[in-house]
Amino acid sequence: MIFLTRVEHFNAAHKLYNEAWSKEKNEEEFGKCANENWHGHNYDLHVTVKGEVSADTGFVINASTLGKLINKFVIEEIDHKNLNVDVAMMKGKLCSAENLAIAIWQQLSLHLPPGVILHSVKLYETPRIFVEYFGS
Ligand SMILES: Nc1nc2c(c(=O)[nH]1)N=C([C@H](O)[C@H](O)COP(=O)(O)OP(=O)(O)OP(=O)(O)O)CN2
Repeated sequence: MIFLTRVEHFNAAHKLYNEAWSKEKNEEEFGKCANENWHGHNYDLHVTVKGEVSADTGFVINASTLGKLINKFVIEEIDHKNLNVDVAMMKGKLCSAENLAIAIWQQLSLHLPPGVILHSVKLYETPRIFVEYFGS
């Protein structure tokens, strides 16, 4: 078993806002991240898969193929979008890094080829804040 990581990048706008709460409570919990006119991040996404090395290719999966899958099923859905408004996988969810990483996992795990297992989704919201999800 060996692990392969592909790093991708996207930009997105969001706000952290719980619609069940008052404006004041949102501002108290989320501070400037609750700004109703949104703010943006340059996200870095690290996707790690695992599997056996093919005797024919020396690969778990061609890293280029993995990049194309991440782009098709994740990046194209969220890059330069507003996570709260435009992105189906985030509909009805609080747009935290945690929930976005889980949504990316759920999206990507459906589209990996047989024998290629999703190990982790690590998402950097800022250079100082990142989350890592292992599927449970
Ligand atoms: N557990 C989480 N905490 C926070 C998240 C998150 O997704 N999960 N997100 C945010 C905001 O989106 C915020 O924009 C993060 O950026 P920033 O304001 O730069 O965060 P810092 O805490 O590093 O800001 P400082 O002003 O330097 O303290 C917040 N929290």
